[in-house]
Amino acid sequence: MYDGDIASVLITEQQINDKVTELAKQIDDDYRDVHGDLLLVGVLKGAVMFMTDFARALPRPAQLEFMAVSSYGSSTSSSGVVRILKDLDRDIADRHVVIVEDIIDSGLTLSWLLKNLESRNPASLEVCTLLRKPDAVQVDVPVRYVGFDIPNEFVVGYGLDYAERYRDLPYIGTLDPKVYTSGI
Ligand SMILES: O=P(O)(O)OC[C@H]1O[C@H](OP(=O)(O)OP(=O)(O)O)[C@H](O)[C@@H]1O
Ligand code: HPA
Ligand SMILES: [Mg+2]
Repeated sequence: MYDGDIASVLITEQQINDKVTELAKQIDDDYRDVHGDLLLVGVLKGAVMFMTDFARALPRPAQLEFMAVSSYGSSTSSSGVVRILKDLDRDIADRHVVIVEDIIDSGLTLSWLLKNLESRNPASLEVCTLLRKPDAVQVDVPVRYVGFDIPNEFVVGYGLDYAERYRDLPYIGTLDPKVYTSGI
């Protein structure tokens, strides 16, 4: 699949599975005093694989909501402008909300999203991200749950795309630079 496009595998399918289970257990434990269903807000499209695996690994009931925002388009760097492509279908007031993200890179998407969701008055709001890059640590965004801190390289797979491709890979890898330069 995608012969020659992947330069290296950064995180294997097994490592992802183990981390998803670990994060789900940790969140289940941290929310033990919270009654009622958690509300997971997945950020489309990148978080879709993580969201569905995470929800199934979570030993307690959770409801799934999705938001679509985009700041990258077909580029490997953030435009800095976050657009809502699809908003939540429901009110999140008084709900215990966990934002489920695939990656925090510049942190721009998340810092915008946190402000946006906080203004809707949830009972609590936390972030669970599978991946985090070094730049994100500079931005003042409180992220309670992080799967992997990764180097500052553009990664694809397990939901993450380059120009809408590679989301369907079961692992996370880096792209061969020829992919950026040759065009698709
Ligand atoms: O921390 P940041 O620099 O803001 O980057 C992180 C965001 O960028 C990606 O989304 P993208 O805009 O590519 O949309 P997609 O999920 O549909 O691919 C990714 O899925 C995160 O949501
Ligand atoms: O490294 C990345 N890969 C794919 N999408 C992304 N969005 C922000 N950073 C990345
Ligand atoms: Mg993308």
